[in-house]
Amino acid sequence: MSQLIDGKKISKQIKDELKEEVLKLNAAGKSACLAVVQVGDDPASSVYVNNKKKACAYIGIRSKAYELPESTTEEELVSLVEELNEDDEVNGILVQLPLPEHIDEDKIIRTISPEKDVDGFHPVSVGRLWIGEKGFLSCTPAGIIQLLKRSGIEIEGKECVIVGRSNIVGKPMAALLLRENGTVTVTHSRTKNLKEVTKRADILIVAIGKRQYITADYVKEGAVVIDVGMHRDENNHLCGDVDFADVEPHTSAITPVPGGVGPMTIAMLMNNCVETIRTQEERP
Ligand SMILES: NC(=O)C1=CN([C@@H]2O[C@H](COP(=O)(O)OP(=O)(O)OC[C@H]3O[C@@H](n4cnc5c(N)ncnc54)[C@H](OP(=O)(O)O)[C@@H]3O)[C@@H](O)[C@H]2O)C=CC1
Ligand SMILES: Nc1nc(=O)c2c([nH]1)NC[C@@H]1CN(c3ccc(C(=O)N[C@@H](CCC(=O)O)C(=O)O)cc3)C=[N+]21
Repeated sequence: MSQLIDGKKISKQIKDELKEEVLKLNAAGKSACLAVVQVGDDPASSVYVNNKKKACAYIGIRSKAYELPESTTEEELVSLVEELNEDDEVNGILVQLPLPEHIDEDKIIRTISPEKDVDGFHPVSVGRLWIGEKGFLSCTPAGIIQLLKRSGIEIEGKECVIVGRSNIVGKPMAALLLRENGTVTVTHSRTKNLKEVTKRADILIVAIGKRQYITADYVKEGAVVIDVGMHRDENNHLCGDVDFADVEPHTSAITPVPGGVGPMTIAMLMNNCVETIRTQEERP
């Protein structure tokens, strides 16, 4: 029997722990506020942004939403982020991606103050992660580490194969698995004989962005499979990058979509928001 890794349950545990911690921090006069910026009205982004706002309300941190029109210029977005950097009421800044074509995402990410970079996307956060310095961790990979640890899955010494090398999932995932003493391989669209590589994995992390791409023939018997993908199928149901029905019988543990990695991303975002006040000076 394969173990179903319940991201919903584990994310709830983490949010409950954070909620208690926030109560104590509040009592010490510290409170957090997250600014969430969305440009345009992509429905998928709106769902995520809403989930983030709900999570903030649940654990007891304030959130400020900035909903800007699709026509917002790069200059306008840069000045809003600069304003939020200066705003003492705001502890964390999240600019929902993807941004419209006419805005340079890298430029926006670099504008966010590293001290408020709760997404962990700023080059300073990325650098800190790779050299093992304390800093904000990218939420999705950090959530996956929590899923593995809290499900009793050991990483040390394991063959970890990541499919995908994006800056927001694949690359930071590699850094975190390495930090946990996994043996890490990162694959991508130019990888030759992908199946041969993925079949070596004790832990297979899939972030390709292609619906149900990974079938049983990519997976070693008894592997742990983590599905980061997020798509809608022809019936408008959520599904991942992994063909769950085909792969699940061959795994020792697997994450579902929905209810796997997605909720963990939000829980770790909340953890990063709380982190902004953990070390804050007490207000008189
Ligand atoms: N649950 C969550 O919280 C989150 C979910 N997601 C979801 O995860 C998925 C991946 O997201 P993201 O990392 O942003 O995606 P990107 O599109 O940025 O990256 C996809 C990666 O997959 C690689 N790739 C594409 N096709 C193949 C292939 N046939 N074989 C091997 N590698 C391939 C690409 O390679 P190359 O670099 O060579 O082009 C690239 O590195 C999406 O479905 C997204 O919606 C994303 C973030 C958070
Ligand atoms: N600046 C920025 N930071 C992000 O962290 C970020 C982003 N931009 N852009 C898009 C991706 C995607 N992402 C998800 C978050 C939660 C779920 C999630 O909660 N999923 C639920 C289902 C949600 C639903 O019902 O649609 C689940 O898997 O169970 C999914 C995906 C964060 N991302």
